[in-house]
Amino acid sequence: MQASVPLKDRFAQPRFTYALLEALPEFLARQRWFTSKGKVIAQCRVVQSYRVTEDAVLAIVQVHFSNESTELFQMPLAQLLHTEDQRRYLKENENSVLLRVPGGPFIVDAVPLPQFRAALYALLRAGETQADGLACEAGKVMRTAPAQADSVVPAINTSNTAIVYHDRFFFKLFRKLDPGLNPDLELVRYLSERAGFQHCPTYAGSLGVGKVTDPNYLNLGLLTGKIDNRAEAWDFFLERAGRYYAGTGPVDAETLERASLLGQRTAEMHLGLAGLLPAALGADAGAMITPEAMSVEYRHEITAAATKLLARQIEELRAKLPGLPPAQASLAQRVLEMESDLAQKLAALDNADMALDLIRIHGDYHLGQVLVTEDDFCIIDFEGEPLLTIPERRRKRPALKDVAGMVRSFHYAARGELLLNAAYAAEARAESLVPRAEAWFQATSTAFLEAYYGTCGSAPFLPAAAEDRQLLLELFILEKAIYEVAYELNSRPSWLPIPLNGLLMVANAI
Ligand SMILES: Nc1ncnc2c1ncn2[C@@H]1O[C@H](COP(=O)(O)OP(=O)(O)O)[C@@H](O)[C@H]1O
Ligand SMILES: O=P(O)(O)O[C@H]1O[C@H](CO)[C@@H](O[C@H]2O[C@H](CO)[C@@H](O)[C@H](O)[C@H]2O)[C@H](O)[C@H]1O
Repeated sequence: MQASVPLKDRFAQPRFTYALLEALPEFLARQRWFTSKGKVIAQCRVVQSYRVTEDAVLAIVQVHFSNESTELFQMPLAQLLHTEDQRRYLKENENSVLLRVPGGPFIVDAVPLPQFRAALYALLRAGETQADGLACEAGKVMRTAPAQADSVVPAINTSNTAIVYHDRFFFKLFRKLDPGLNPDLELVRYLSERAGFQHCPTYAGSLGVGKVTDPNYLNLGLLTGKIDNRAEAWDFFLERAGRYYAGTGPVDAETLERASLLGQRTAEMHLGLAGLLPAALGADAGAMITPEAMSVEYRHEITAAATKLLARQIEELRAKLPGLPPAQASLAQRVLEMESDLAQKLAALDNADMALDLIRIHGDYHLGQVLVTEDDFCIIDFEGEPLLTIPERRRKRPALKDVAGMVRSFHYAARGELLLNAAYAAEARAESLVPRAEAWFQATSTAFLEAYYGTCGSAPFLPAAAEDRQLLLELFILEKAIYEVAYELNSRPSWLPIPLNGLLMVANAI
């Protein structure tokens, strides 16, 4: 039997931390949630560890890369003292063993251990701050939550870690940490507890270090109501597009009704974020959420930012042109030739004087951020655009930026089904289906937009004139398509034709 030293205390032993840090780079490289696999790790440091039980902590680890950048990660760790526990863990979770201390415990990822998950739930439910600064908040729904928690780790593809409690709560344990108030926590809490918005998960609690209002608050986890869902809206609409391509008729009524319902829910999300839903509690939402008028400077700023992004992406595309397969290269060449038309489209906004309120928005809105429930939708993941800092993500913006994200996503679904479904490629039918793809995109995005505008009415976060709405929407559609070119070039080069076609469409070249 090994001497039982609390895991937290082991972090004060230099030999232990040295061995742990030695093992870390190789361990990190094996973890799904470690998203910086392309960078070379120079050094790691345990910044802090917070006690969860005698045998488990939440460790905060700083990783220094050889390019001088640093990133912060959360690692729930446990020690396994008994041979039988070690053997069982090894059998099912070999990839999650970080360190085998010679003659001592195994140090492992704590999430697979039910007793660790139960202890985390107890902390969340109590909603108290621990002596070491680990702070928990319990949402209103936790008042009726059961004391005991059965839990499972669902097999979903995420760069964070999920735990489902009682088949009722969904806990997202953040892996890569950014100091500051995570907009997911901030907006889900506001929308579900104050704004009266029914179509996002219910806020149930959070875990972090420091006060939520501190600029350096470190959000470690978010507990929300679990959404029983059939699929992500992305898979749902891909499947609908597939059925449409298999036939010859027009887009079916159910697809259009669903696109329309999504438009309505998107409008309600924005009305909620602007504090305008009838069920809102009405109290002051605070400076970070209360809408404010868009200034002329802001309009110039967003036009300048989109113009700069366009110039940068055109350069990158030009540089990568020789390496692209012939079909993609000719598409890219056509986009390069449209550069000045695209830049002119952006400049049009600079000169358009329009009045509207800026509000907090979703910020990374696409079909993958919406879950399909039995007969409705639930909007999730309010974290914002991953490449931006937290203060940038928390800025108020025109609501049409989200709307543009979803319009682009309908285009992705239309074209994506042709690209992803091997049947079309094998039959070389994809090209002949392009007009049908464009018709599907037009029909679904029109249904979405009509319902969106219809539900918003004369909401102050939209310009009053239809032509100003169109101008602003086009700017954001164009900006998102440019962003997608960068995203696909770096992550999924075979998807590149989708945003390239999107850019040609905006430039009226197809
Ligand atoms: N409240 C919830 N209820 C049920 N499933 C959820 C919930 N939130 C997220 N999910 C599932 O987790 C997946 C990833 O969620 P997301 O918020 O996008 O996390 P991440 O940003 O870590 O990828 C979703 O596609 C969905 O399947
Ligand atoms: O991972 P995130 O959800 O933060 O978003 C990033 O990855 C998305 C791809 O998973 C990317 O979205 C693009 O592809 C989607 C289909 O896979 C499509 O529905 C979106 O419209 C399209 O932009 C997103 O841009 C990127 O930020």
